This record gives sequence, C-alpha cells and structure tokens, in this order.
Amino acid sequence: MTSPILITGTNKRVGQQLAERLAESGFDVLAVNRSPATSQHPRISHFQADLRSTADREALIAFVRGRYTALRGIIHNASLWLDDDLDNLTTMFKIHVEAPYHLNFELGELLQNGAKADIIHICDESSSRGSKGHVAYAATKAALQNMTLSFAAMYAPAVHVNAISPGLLIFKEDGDQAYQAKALQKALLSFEPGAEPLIKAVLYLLDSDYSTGSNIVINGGRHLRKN
Ligand SMILES: NC(=O)C1=CN([C@@H]2O[C@H](COP(=O)(O)OP(=O)(O)OC[C@H]3O[C@@H](n4cnc5c(N)ncnc54)[C@H](OP(=O)(O)O)[C@@H]3O)[C@@H](O)[C@H]2O)C=CC1
Ligand SMILES: Nc1nc2c(c(=O)[nH]1)N=C([C@H](O)[C@@H](O)CO)CN2
Repeated sequence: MTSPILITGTNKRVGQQLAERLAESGFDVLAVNRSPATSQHPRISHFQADLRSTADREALIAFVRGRYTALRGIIHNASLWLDDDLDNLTTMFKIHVEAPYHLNFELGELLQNGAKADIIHICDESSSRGSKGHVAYAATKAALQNMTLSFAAMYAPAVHVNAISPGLLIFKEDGDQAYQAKALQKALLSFEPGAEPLIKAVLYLLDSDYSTGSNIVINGGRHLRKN
C-alpha cells in the first residue's frame, strides 16, 4: 500500500466520484465521512468522523498517525451548503475552516514524510464576490481559500497547497427547476458540468511540480457578464 490521500466527504456526489477516480488511477485513499461508507473499492479505506467534532477529529488524527508513516495528500471536500442563520454559520465554520485548519496542522508532519504531497482546499468561486443568498457559506469558503496561502508558505517546498474554486458542478437532487434554469444562465458556458472539471483539476495538481498557493477557478465564465 502506498501513502494514502485523505479525502473528506466521499459518500456522495463530487467526493464519491473523486475518491473512486483517484483509486482507479492508482492512489490509495482514506475516505473520511460522518456516516457509514457507501462506496467499496480495494484502494479506498474508510474512517467515520463528524468533522464538526473536535473529539472525532482527534480520533482521526490518532488513527492516521498510528496507521501510516506518511500521507500523499489531504483533500478538504467535506462541506454543507446551508441557509443563513447563526447556527449554520457556526456549523459551516467548523467544517470549512476549523476542520481543515486542525487537520493541516496536526497531519503536516506526515505530509512532509513523503517525496511530494498535496493539500487541496475545495472552495467556491463565490468567495471572490460574496453571495447575498448564502453569506455564511461564502464567507467560510473564503476563509478556507485564504488558508491556502498561509499553509502554502508554511509547508513549501515538500507540500504543495492549492485551492479549487468551482462555480456550478452538480445541482442538489431536490433542486427547484426555476432556480436551476436561472443558475445555468449565470455562466457563459451554460450547462451543469458534473464532477469532471473538479476531478481533472485535482489530477492536474497531484501531477504538478510547480503549483502552490494557487487557486483554480472552474466556473464556466460565471465572473463575466454576457453582452
Ligand atoms: N455542487 C456544486 O455545484 C458545487 C460544489 N462546490 C464544493 O464542492 C465540494 C463537493 O460538492 P458536493 O458534492 O455538491 O457536496 P455535498 O454537499 O453534496 O456533499 C458534501 C460532503 O460533505 C460531507 N459532510 C458534510 N458535513 C460533514 C461533517 N460534519 N463531517 C464529515 N463530512 C461531512 C457530506 O456527508 P453526508 O453525506 O453525511 O451529508 C458529503 O459527503 C464541496 O466542498 C462544495 O462546497 C462548490 C461549488 C459548487
Ligand atoms: N457543499 C455544497 N456546496 C455547494 C453546493 C452543494 O450542493 N453542496 N451547491 C452549490 C450550487 O451548485 C451553486 O454553486 C449554484 O447553484 C454551491 N456549493
């Protein structure tokens, strides 16, 4: 077994497809979820932890330190896209900021034990412009994006730290048709791309020897206005 890539939030949608593609590409994966594993692949191991819980994160850290001598990477994918209220702000801060901060600091030594390692923060392109409909979500994702810069400077050169900032990838299963039609029209490339753009960006970063502290935006031109 090679040193694994720890990926959070792999039980569905983007994270599940990402974990399976990396496993099929020859990486060993440690999949961290708050609920029992949904995917079975010989190269994917599982650990159950609710990332809002400091105790669960400490148990995860102890498990990783006891099981592995090095990590190939950490991909912080776990997330909740919640409406605005104070409880949800606290929850999204724990998942988008506190958990990546905690794991990056505590597992940094294992990342530096290998030849080359990557930390990838899955952020959101709304960090660059805010979101009146999801203020707390965008703010906590912006904090995660900012941490990319600090950890890149802290861990260079052995560990590369980069962000990926998607616009639309996959709509919610229970999404409103009118909302979806409006969302599609916000980008110059007006279609629902699925997980593929993010997976390709991850594969690029894992292969790159000259990227750190960067942010890959995959938003279909959402930042540009249609004439
Ligand atoms: N979908 C899109 O269009 C876009 C997605 N993104 C980002 O891409 C990433 C993947 O998106 P998507 O697949 O849609 O995300 P989802 O919201 O569908 O899934 C996120 C994952 O995070 C897990 N998670 C949530 N809370 C916790 C917790 N407390 N502890 C552990 N795991 C937790 C979920 O687990 P569970 O299954 O238990 O709920 C789930 O597996 C996210 O970071 C998202 O913010 C950015 C822009 C657009
Ligand atoms: N954790 C999640 N984050 C986001 C999701 C999601 O389903 N889960 N979805 C979006 C939207 O697709 C938005 O980008 C456009 O409607 C954003 N983040």
